[in-house]
Amino acid sequence: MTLHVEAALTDRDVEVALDVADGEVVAVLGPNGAGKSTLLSVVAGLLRPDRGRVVLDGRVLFDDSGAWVAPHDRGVALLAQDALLFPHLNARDNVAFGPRSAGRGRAEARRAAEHWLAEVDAADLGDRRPPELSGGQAQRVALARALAVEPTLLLLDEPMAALDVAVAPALRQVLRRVLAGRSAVLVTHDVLDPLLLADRVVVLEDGRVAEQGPTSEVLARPRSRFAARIAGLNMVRGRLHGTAVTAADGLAVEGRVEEPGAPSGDAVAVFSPSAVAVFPRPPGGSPRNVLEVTVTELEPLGDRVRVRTREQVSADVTPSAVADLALAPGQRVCFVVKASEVAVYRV
Ligand SMILES: Nc1ncnc2c1ncn2[C@@H]1O[C@H](COP(=O)(O)OP(=O)(O)OP(=O)(O)O)[C@@H](O)[C@H]1O
Repeated sequence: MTLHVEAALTDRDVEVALDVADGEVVAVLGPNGAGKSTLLSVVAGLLRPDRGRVVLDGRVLFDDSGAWVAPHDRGVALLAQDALLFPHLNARDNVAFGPRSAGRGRAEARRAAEHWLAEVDAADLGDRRPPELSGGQAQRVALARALAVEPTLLLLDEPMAALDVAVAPALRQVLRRVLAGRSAVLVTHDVLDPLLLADRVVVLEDGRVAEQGPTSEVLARPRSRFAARIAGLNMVRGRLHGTAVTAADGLAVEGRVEEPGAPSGDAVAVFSPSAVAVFPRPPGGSPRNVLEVTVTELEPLGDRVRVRTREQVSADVTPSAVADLALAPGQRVCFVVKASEVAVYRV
């Protein structure tokens, strides 16, 4: 499977191009109104561009010579922010609807529905009707419904946006499992989604592609305003032991593990530079994280100064703190952050 999209929509001032390789998950990021939903709608066939070309797996879905494949014939499934389940059907029949429409027999469609419900950890929800499902449960059933049509390409439009922060991690974990090896385009606002779910990031700004590349590169060296803003978070990647993530260079950060699961494995600890306090030497008797780091750069950032370090973690402090601590490149200092301010995710 490969996807190639070029699309210009004059009245929306959107002109974008996107490629998705086989088995690749591409996260599309960008501020409100950047054109993310427009791009998904073009691929799904819900919107016809003024100019362009959409080719999925060698099949032209749209082009300037008049080619047009209807949405239901595209081999594309869209998971929106809201589950949009049929309210009069139970979860199993919602999921079986796609296979039934594709001509499968009742028993076979039911088996497919049971299979996909189990894949999204919703095997026990088959008999429930949508009003009896929580937001997170409904979204998992909607994901099963999208997968049950066995789409060539899965489109996800901010699938976690309408969920409570408390239930989003469970869906993210399911997505991580079902997206592995699949081709998908994931629209999101959330920095964790590309980090945990995507191979590549495309940043849209003002209807144009502002930058794109492998997730780790874009977040490590952001060139667009938007990527810089989200990439401002500290992320320590390493091995999880209990509630601590230890990086290859020995830096260890204790945090709140956001999802249930195995006590060890690869993980990332995420915390904001504004949650970090800077000390000249380790403060005594503190149960908090104390990270010994070497200052490499002091960058003015509005009314704060971002203290960057060789260990790739940053702290935002006031200019007076910079003066009090006489901070300068090359200096060894201690970054202190409460474990409660650090979110730990398995990757
Ligand atoms: N139905 C519509 N009719 C006309 N213009 C629209 C319509 N929907 C969106 N637009 C415009 O198209 C541009 C891209 O919007 P789009 O909804 O694709 O952005 P987005 O990145 O998905 O934003 P958000 O994060 O807010 O969902 C914006 O200028 C927007 O005002």
